[in-house]
Amino acid sequence: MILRLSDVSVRIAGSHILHGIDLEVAEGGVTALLGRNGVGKSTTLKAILGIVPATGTIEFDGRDIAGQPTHKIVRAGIGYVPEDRDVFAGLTVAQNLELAEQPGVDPDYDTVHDLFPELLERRKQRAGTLSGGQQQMVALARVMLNPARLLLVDEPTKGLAPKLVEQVGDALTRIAERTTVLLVEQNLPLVRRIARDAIVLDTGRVVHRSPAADLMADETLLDSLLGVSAAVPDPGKATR
Ligand SMILES: Nc1ncnc2c1ncn2[C@@H]1O[C@H](COP(=O)(O)OP(=O)(O)OP(=O)(O)O)[C@@H](O)[C@H]1O
Repeated sequence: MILRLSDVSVRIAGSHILHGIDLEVAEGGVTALLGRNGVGKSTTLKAILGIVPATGTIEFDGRDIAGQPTHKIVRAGIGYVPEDRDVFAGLTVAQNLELAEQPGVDPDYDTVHDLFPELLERRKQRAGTLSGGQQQMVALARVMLNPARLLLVDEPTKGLAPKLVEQVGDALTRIAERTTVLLVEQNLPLVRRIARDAIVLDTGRVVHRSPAADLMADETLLDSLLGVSAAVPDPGKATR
């Protein structure tokens, strides 16, 4: 296990948002963190990063990181792509990447250009003129510049057209060949395609864990956990 949360709770401004989360993320591949709106998915990622104060145990690579400052957690090898892809619109792609370079760390442009060849071609283009999908690639590329063993990625396909969702999904698949990914995602066909494991939250608690394919194939479970009325078709299987 690369990540293990035990009894993690978060209270913000008197609201109890996470109620003792227990979850594990196995090394490699994509683990999807699912749940209806407002159940605490983003807060779980922020608790792991130390952005919100949490109680309980958060083990990364066997070491308890709970209570450590965010910069130390990032240095320990956890990358974060927050929900709003806040690229610097007036700066070029290359400048956006340069800003992500960390002092004393050799930036891994080989990996970034291997994963995102289009960004190399567009390095002189202003980020604000890129499509939403391309901006998401910049956000992912920034985090891949620095060595990380675990990436926390929050709703990277939100608001993107289907073709761009597919491109971001392909990028995440390639990233997950090198780095473990914990992905908050609402797009279930994408989860079906790229995730190995699924964890479902409901009102600040883990209510389900299984291989992603098992959850996606179970219409009743999907309906009860996520309010989705139809099982997500497996694109790899021929339709009858
Ligand atoms: N800083 C905060 N102060 C007060 N309440 C907060 C704060 N951040 C989140 N919440 C509340 O905590 C709950 C969980 O929020 P969170 O963003 O983690 O949910 P989510 O599952 O990621 O939802 P979404 O899919 O809508 O992003 C929500 O009810 C939200 O309003």
